[in-house]
Amino acid sequence: MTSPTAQESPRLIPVARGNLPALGHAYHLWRHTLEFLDSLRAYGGVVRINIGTLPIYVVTDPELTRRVLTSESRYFETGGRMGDNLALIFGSGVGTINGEGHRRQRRILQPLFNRSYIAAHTDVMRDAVRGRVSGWREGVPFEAAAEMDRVMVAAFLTTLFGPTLPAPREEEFYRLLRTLMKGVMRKTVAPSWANRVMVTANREFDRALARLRQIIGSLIREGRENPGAAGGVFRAMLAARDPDTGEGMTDAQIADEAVTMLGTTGEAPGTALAWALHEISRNPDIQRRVRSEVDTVCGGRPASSVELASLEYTRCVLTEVMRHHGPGYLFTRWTTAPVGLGGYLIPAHANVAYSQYIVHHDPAVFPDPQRFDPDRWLPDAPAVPRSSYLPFGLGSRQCLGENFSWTAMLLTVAEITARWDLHPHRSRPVKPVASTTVRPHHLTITPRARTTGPGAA
Ligand code: HEM
Repeated sequence: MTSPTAQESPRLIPVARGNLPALGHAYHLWRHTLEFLDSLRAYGGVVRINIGTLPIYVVTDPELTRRVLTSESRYFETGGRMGDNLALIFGSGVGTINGEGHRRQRRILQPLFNRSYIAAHTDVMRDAVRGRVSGWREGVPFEAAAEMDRVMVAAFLTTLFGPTLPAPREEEFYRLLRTLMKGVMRKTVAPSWANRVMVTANREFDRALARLRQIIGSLIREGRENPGAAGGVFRAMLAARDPDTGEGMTDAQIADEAVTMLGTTGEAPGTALAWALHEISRNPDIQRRVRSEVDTVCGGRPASSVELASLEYTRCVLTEVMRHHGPGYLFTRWTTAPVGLGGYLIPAHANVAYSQYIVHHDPAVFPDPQRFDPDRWLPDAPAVPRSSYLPFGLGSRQCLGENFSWTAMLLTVAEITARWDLHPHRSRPVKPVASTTVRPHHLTITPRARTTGPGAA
């Protein structure tokens, strides 16, 4: 099967400058991630980089990215070295399988993450968020990325397993996910020789993964033996059926899906929220507008899904966070055939990558792309083409956790700004550092209790 456009006479795919012996472009990608990604747009719609000796074709043009993810997605599956390595970690979860198996898992899982299903979990999620945020102490700074990871993991565990997970187990989940998140990019993308020398880190990673699977295995057994004991989305997963065939998921399948979901929750939503706190704390006008909207809409009451839907400006702030600081920056595909794309011919069985960062900082779509400006998203601002905004991907592999993430992020910002004024703690400049996501390094925030407003102490 060759793509129809593969017949066109192809242009030569350029190779990015800075290809180092043995490392390829890996050094630039890890050490200067965002600058390096930004530089790739200058080569045209597709550019080749090398990770070690592995070639990766990076699609830089928003329209070509849309084609890879939607209209031509049948030529771009998950797989290749990165996809196969992910499958070794996450098993046959929805994020690592293709074809009918993937469509089946989406049919089963998507209804459990749709807007109304997630809205029904807003109250338990809010209580989990409030439990952590109300424990902050006046004037005591916190490391934002780590704290927001904890808040988001607590919110997701409550959504997934219900509100009765014991505190030590929640703590253990958090620690295991941190170990996994630290290693996942290395295990999937770094050259294999680099992985072989990291013996201790690999051992810790493998132990954390085995323990996570052990806990999930026991939760599945308990849920099967006593269906009333399981809560949240997990109970629905145990009972879910493929609407086309009426078949449910096996225990092994549920375990792989749970590991996949916990893995994706371990860092991305917390990273996004940490960037949100960064922008809110250092932009007094944005903080004032968010706070004033939260006060007006929520009036000191706990926010429900109805109030969240009215937080228009706060949503613009988070939408801009997901554009400018979107945690995902490079996702890969594997070509099933030679594919013509924008006049280039990409060979069969090649690694292809797309990048939210590149699309979201394209000056042709977002004027002055490095400026953080929530007003870009106000209802009367010029419309952005749907395919140029893709923090959660596009097409058949679009993120399953998108509704959860928006709800949890809005809730958290509403809970925080109702009680606390946020101040940047300027000990060192905040630096974006790429690992599994692009994280804010050295981001410390000082909370001060609000003395006025409906949520003030
Ligand atoms: C701010 C938070 C998040 C961001 C930015 C994010 C981003 C993404 C992106 C970009 C993709 C598509 C990857 C691709 O094209 O290969 C994706 C897929 C996925 N995400 Fe998320 N995600 C977030 C949170 C979550 C959460 C909380 C869950 C938990 C359910 C989740 C579960 C998944 C799954 C299962 C997939 C694979 C879908 C498939 O292949 O069919 N994500 N995510």
